Amino acid sequence: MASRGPAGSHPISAEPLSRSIFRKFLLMLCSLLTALYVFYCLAERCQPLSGPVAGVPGLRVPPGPRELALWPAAAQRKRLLQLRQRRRVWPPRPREGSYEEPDTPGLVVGPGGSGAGSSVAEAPPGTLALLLDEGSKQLPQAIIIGVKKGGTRALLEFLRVHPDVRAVGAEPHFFDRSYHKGLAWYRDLMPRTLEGQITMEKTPSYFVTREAPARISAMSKDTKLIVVVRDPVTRAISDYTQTLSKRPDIPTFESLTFRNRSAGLIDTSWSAIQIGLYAKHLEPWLRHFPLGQMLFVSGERLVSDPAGELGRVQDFLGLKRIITDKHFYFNQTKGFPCLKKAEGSSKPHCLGKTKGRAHPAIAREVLRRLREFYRPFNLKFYQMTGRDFGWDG
Ligand SMILES: Nc1ncnc2c1ncn2[C@@H]1O[C@H](COP(=O)(O)OS(=O)(=O)O)[C@@H](OP(=O)(O)O)[C@H]1O
Repeated sequence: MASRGPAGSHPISAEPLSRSIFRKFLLMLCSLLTALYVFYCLAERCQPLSGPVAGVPGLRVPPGPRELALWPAAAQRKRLLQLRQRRRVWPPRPREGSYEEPDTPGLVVGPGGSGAGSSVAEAPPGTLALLLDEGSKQLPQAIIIGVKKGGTRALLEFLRVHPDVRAVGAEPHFFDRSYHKGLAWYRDLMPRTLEGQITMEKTPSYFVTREAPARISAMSKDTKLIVVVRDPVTRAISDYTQTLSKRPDIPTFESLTFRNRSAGLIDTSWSAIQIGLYAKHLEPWLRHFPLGQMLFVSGERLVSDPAGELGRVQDFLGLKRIITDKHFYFNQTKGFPCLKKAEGSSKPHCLGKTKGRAHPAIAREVLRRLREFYRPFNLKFYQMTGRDFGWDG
């Protein structure tokens, strides 16, 4: 009900009490919702600051230049390159490295999304300069050339945590299968790098490819070569397990191992056996590269002491020792070390299910015979490399 005021004036509001309380309640609710929204936005913008190379937990865009300004310089440069490359691609592409690891989570970046895309003008001068310099694609200065099933994926994934390492995720197979496509094609596969960053790739079949040493040397005599080696017997079983997972009808490991089982004659033409003759495969490499330009990583120690092996690799590559035991944790379910934060993510990351498969049980006598077969090759390999990998002790 409304009563009239003095002549010519508007009616005086005589709202019922309940309506005024309702309006106040609405006002409070709106304020509360606004506060919640502001709090939510702030929380999302703060999260990228939690780690240098890491992405954002639960957030679907990389951090912006303001956040990057607080990171160490090397991490900033790497992150900037990553986010610029991701923004260039729309619709989003899976994260590099997801080719073999389909369970690797990918970052999703929308066109003009928040983060860096929205605030180039706000960036501090140093960051702006970095944004203008987008880096360039370089031929790799270091390659993980082998060995198949040695632990090459683990090594590359771990190395990619380093802010000064940029690597192509998929195996390019340039020096064995695609050499005819030329170096320009190869270079184009590489991620962009800024000065001081190392470009890397891994293709484990290079180690056993006859032409690979001369071809890599023709690209650059200075290329650093990394070989992850693993007990050739376990490696052979791992190789067999991989084939078995794709073709379950293949003969048993035992029957493929022997040319004549009763005579104990090993079939060295079977690739699973052949690849483990490391001393033999190493010879042609040493005709093109000095030993000091090659690093042999123990596949076993990469599992038992990843930080220790990564320390050696970082030294070899002339990198600051940034990857340490703080980066790893042992995942009991997986049975392997995993990263606390993978490159481009703040989430723990284990390798996919194609890495660390359960091996079939192999007859004891077959294992004994294989160990006996490999022993002289292993000893020669220890001599050539100057490191006893402990497979025969
Ligand atoms: N951290 C971690 N997580 C999972 N797996 C690990 C890890 N470190 C080393 N390995 C071992 O890597 C083996 C696969 O080697 P590669 O990556 O060189 O295989 S491939 O040649 O690229 O197919 C793989 O072999 P299998 O165990 O036979 O699957 C693993 O034993």
